[in-house]
Amino acid sequence: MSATPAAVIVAIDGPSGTGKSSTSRAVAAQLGLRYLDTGAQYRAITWWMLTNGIDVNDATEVAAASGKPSIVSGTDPRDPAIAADGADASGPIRTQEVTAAVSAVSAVPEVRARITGLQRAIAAGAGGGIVVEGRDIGTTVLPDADLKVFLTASAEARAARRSGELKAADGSAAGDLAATQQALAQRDKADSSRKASPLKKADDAVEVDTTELSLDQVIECVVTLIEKAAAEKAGRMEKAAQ
Ligand SMILES: Nc1ncnc2c1ncn2[C@@H]1O[C@H](COP(=O)(O)OP(=O)(O)O)[C@@H](O)[C@H]1O
Ligand SMILES: Nc1ccn([C@H]2C[C@H](O)[C@@H](COP(=O)(O)OP(=O)(O)O)O2)c(=O)n1
Repeated sequence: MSATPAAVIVAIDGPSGTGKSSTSRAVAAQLGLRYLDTGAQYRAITWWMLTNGIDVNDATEVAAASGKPSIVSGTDPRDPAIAADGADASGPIRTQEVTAAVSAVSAVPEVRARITGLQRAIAAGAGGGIVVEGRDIGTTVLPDADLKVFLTASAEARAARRSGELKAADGSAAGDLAATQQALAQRDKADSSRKASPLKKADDAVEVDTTELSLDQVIECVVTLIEKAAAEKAGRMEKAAQ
């Protein structure tokens, strides 16, 4: 295990299935950083709305309810927890029902403002550094992050990864490759075309195409980028202190 020489704020963005969660958790654990899965927060508020009778396709209703549930995220990369109104949401947020509704809920500006506030508070409170992964971290949530990474992969590779995961989870038709690829394309389109803080690479993000890379290779690449960013930050801080 190596240690980062300075506390760093790392933003990792990209579409579904590019490896954000697996990579972010692994590099945070390896480097002793905290970890925040912002997709889990949007999924948790979506789950709360679905279970509390909110019509998730009615933006006015969603906006009016956006401040109601407490959303609490753990930041341990080895055991990332998520709760909505005190209830453990880590299982239910991964259902197809939540996946199908989350883009509509997360497009509502009031929801984004609420969740963005939580994300900034968590990042500000993570004294030793944090890896935050999502869709708009480098562009909107933490535009001053010490390192921004944008992960990409071909539509086929992403669908194969997701479909393998779904098949492993329940062996159901949800693991069907063509259906998964279509669902991903729909969610990409919704997440990239929404008005409020769309999925977009920040101009100063390092793009890593993971299509032909193993997960271990992606982890190694991101660890190297973080160590470089941390060393540069330590150098800047040393200079400023002189
Ligand atoms: N480079 C890679 N090669 C092969 N499989 C990968 C790679 N990166 C991630 N995976 C697998 O793909 C699936 C989706 O990864 P995940 O980290 O959840 O992506 P994201 O958070 O971007 O949606 C997981 O099962 C993960 O183990
Ligand atoms: N920073 C973020 C993170 C996620 N979202 C929304 C859009 C995404 O489709 C959903 C779910 O994100 P999540 O990262 O859990 O999705 P995947 O696991 O990659 O499929 O949440 C967002 O709008 N902004």
